[in-house]
Amino acid sequence: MTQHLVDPRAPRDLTAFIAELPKAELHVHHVGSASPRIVSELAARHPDSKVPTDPAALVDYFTFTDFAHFIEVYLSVVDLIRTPEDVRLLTYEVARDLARQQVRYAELTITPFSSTRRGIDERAFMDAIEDARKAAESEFGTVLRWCFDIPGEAGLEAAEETTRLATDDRLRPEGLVSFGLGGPEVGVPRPQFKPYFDRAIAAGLHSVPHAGETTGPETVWDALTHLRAERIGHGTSSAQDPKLLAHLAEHRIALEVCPTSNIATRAVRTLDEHPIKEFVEAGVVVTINSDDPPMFGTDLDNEYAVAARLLGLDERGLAELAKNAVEVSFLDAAGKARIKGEIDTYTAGWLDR
Ligand SMILES: O=C(O)c1cccc(C(=O)CC[C@H]2O[C@@H](n3cnc4c(=O)[nH]cnc43)[C@H](O)[C@@H]2O)c1
Ligand SMILES: [Zn+2]
Repeated sequence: MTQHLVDPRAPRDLTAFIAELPKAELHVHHVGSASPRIVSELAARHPDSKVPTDPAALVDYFTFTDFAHFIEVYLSVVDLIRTPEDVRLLTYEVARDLARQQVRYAELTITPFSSTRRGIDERAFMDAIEDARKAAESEFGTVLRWCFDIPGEAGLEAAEETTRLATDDRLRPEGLVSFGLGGPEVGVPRPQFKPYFDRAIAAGLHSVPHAGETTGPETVWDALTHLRAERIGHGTSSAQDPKLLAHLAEHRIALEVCPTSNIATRAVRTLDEHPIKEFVEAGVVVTINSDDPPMFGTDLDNEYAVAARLLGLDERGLAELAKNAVEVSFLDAAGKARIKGEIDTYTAGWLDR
């Protein structure tokens, strides 16, 4: 919501190109995607909350002093989601915002533990997200898939509950494709989650933990070694370790880069210091994502504009970035071919104007 984070230096013509470019979003959080309108509506329903009811006041509320402050604010918004109908509405509105940006496919990170521990019935929770997923696909043409993440700081109880919800055949939603680990990294060692990731992977889920967002490259190594990560959420500190960069490149383990998020949570000081260019130069597959867009005053289009500036990309370069995301997504082969074809057709048409 911190509007000043929107990059004013994106060239106008690329902004127009990006706006209509078909895209995939691989790293975006469910609650962190609630629009100011939805957040203020929910806050008005719950006067006991400290979340502002005036959307304009959210700009200040969503200005973070550090990562811990971000998580504290994030949890105050989580506290506003109290019924299955809140969950359904939030999910549907998030899909509408994605569709407006020509997002054809999104993997949305959901933290079911946060909802079930706040008293939302687990069956009703699954039905709510699935109902919204199906409505989004038929009404907006946006395909949604879920990543269920463990809120690491909540400990092994949260890990057990998340794993149960993700692997119990009677509960597991049809749209679930992957298993993650989020929240603070400091004091939350990745190896302790190995048994839970082992169970999720055995149940057919892909491994996509956050790592190297707020700690060093050793956390990324831990995510690879112990959690068998197939993609890394953020992975920012990988730039400090050339061997790690070479490993990520060789094994095509993509980084889900979220530049504006890293500035908003103060994980990186300025956009110009963001290591995205080092990743690309090392041959690492980079995808561009928005993380918690309204909280960070951004959206996926703005993240592509930021990437264009930091990487010096033109339309073809942006189309390649968009195709990277499709390629390393967990969509089926036919779906990937369809969206990549759309990207190529759109780009060729734009350049032929
Ligand atoms: O729900 C609870 O009761 C609870 C108790 C203790 C700790 C937690 C969390 O740590 C929740 C964190 C939550 O944050 C999400 N998130 C959103 N954006 C990011 C990000 O950029 N980096 C890491 N985590 C992020 C994540 O999905 C976690 O579930 C909750
Ligand atoms: Zn994230």
